[in-house]
Amino acid sequence: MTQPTGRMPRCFALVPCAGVGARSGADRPKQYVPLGGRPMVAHTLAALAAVPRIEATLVVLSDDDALFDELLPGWAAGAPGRWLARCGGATRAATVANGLGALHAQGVHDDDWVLVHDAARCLLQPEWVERLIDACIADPVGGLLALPLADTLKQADADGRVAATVDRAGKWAAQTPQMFRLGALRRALAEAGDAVTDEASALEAVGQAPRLVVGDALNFKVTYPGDFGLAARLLGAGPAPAGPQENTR
Ligand SMILES: Nc1ccn([C@@H]2O[C@H](COP(=O)(O)OP(=O)(O)OP(=O)(O)O)[C@@H](O)[C@H]2O)c(=O)n1
Ligand SMILES: C[C@](O)(CO)[C@H](O)COP(=O)(O)O
Repeated sequence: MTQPTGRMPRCFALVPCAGVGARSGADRPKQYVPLGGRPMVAHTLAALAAVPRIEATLVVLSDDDALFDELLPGWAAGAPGRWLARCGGATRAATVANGLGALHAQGVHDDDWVLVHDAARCLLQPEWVERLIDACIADPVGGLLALPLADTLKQADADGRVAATVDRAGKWAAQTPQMFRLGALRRALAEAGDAVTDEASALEAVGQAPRLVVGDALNFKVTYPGDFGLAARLLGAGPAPAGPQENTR
């Protein structure tokens, strides 16, 4: 656990933006597909920029990325607290681990909070981020936005038939942002390795229990071809209604 240092820990965002979007069927990495007249990642960054408690946002690109600068020209120079690092890895976990190193090099302290948010969750609303920060800022571990499962959960067999129905009680679908202390997250990812699919899994692997904070169904990750149309329609519809979803489970 991080020891108190006497200074107020600050909040930073880290946006992994180095994926190829293989499942999306798009003609470019999905974070650059235009939605409502702007590349997907521009929506994501605008939501994070509207959270006053986030002091700076680091976007982590792959080293051969040419699209970010083309589609968001001058983004990093456009306002204070906008950082770019071209140190994406082969997996999301590697991208995040490399980005944490870049944050450390920027002077972010081990006890500062880092909110890791997928570039591909472009429907993010600032109030959901505020809710996460409120719930985690005094927490010894940190936590993540997530939603209790609403659907019945099936285990598939190799033929695409139902092998079993899995008990959904107590099961949540993890979203982002996921908010942990820089030092603790770096150590956890170093120990857990590249196979973990989210930051909370790395903390769990070292024996911690991240806090679950109710997210929002609209905070979905654009993953498959049909997700683009849904995201575009929702972005065109304006901001989502404020307030947490009621968790009745
Ligand atoms: N090596 C990687 C893989 C993913 N990501 C980022 O992690 C987020 C969530 O990952 P995912 O939805 O899986 O994106 P992709 O890996 O691009 O998609 P796919 O798995 O379909 O290839 C995305 O913002 C993606 O850009 C990343 O920065 N570095
Ligand atoms: C981090 C994440 O978005 C939480 O649901 C998810 O685990 C990313 O998984 P992916 O396989 O990289 O899309």
